[in-house]
Amino acid sequence: MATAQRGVTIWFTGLSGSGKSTIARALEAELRQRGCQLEVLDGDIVRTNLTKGLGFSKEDRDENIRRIGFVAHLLTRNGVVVLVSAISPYREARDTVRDRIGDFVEVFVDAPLNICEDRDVKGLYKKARAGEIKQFTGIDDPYEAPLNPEVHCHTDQQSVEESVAQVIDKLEAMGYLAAAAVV
Ligand SMILES: Nc1ncnc2c1ncn2[C@@H]1O[C@H](COP(=O)(O)OS(=O)(=O)O)[C@@H](OP(=O)(O)O)[C@H]1O
Ligand SMILES: Nc1ncnc2c1ncn2[C@@H]1O[C@H](COP(=O)(O)OP(=O)(O)O)[C@@H](O)[C@H]1O
Repeated sequence: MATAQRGVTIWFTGLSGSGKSTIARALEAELRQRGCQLEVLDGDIVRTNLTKGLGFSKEDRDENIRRIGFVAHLLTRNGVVVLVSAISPYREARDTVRDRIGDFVEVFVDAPLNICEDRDVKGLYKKARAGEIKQFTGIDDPYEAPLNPEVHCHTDQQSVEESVAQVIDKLEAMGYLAAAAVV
């Protein structure tokens, strides 16, 4: 009989443009190749579906994270590997979902604000600097960095592939993935 896959939530947190979605997508491809059953809950997609209507006040962000955490928990306890990508700027909200889910790997996707701003993938930093968007994380809204994440990726200093390898190594070390066979 095949061994059941252990569920786990891999939670990517970091500033807008730090690389959460990029790393999550690359990790998704790698895990699918290994035959993992997985689900991706990406910030933007979640916000147009599960948490449509919520804004960016602390209260709304916390509610956003609570709902994502709820779904991630359901999936995780049924053996799914869940990739969550959300700024999730408040430590307390992240720690609450960590406690609830249990099988939880926090990945701090870390790049200095000026690098994220230079990347400005969606042009939102420019708008935030111009005052067209309020409560923008890192500009006029807080980001509380994780104190003890399972994985810390410095995306201004390492490639996407290196970040993916770092997460895979941690998943293997924690017993969520069998180490790939060396041929
Ligand atoms: N005020 C403000 N602050 C931060 N981000 C903003 C804001 N307004 C819109 N956006 C866009 O929304 C994406 C962040 O949504 P999240 O659900 O990840 O945010 S949170 O976890 O609830 O804080 C974020 O996506 P990413 O760039 O992928 O992080 C932005 O594109
Ligand atoms: N080492 C790196 N790791 C991750 N992303 C990187 C890296 N170097 C450059 N980038 C780029 O930075 C941008 C990050 O955007 P995205 O993944 O959407 O961030 P987030 O989901 O955190 O908002 C992408 O355009 C990506 O190609």
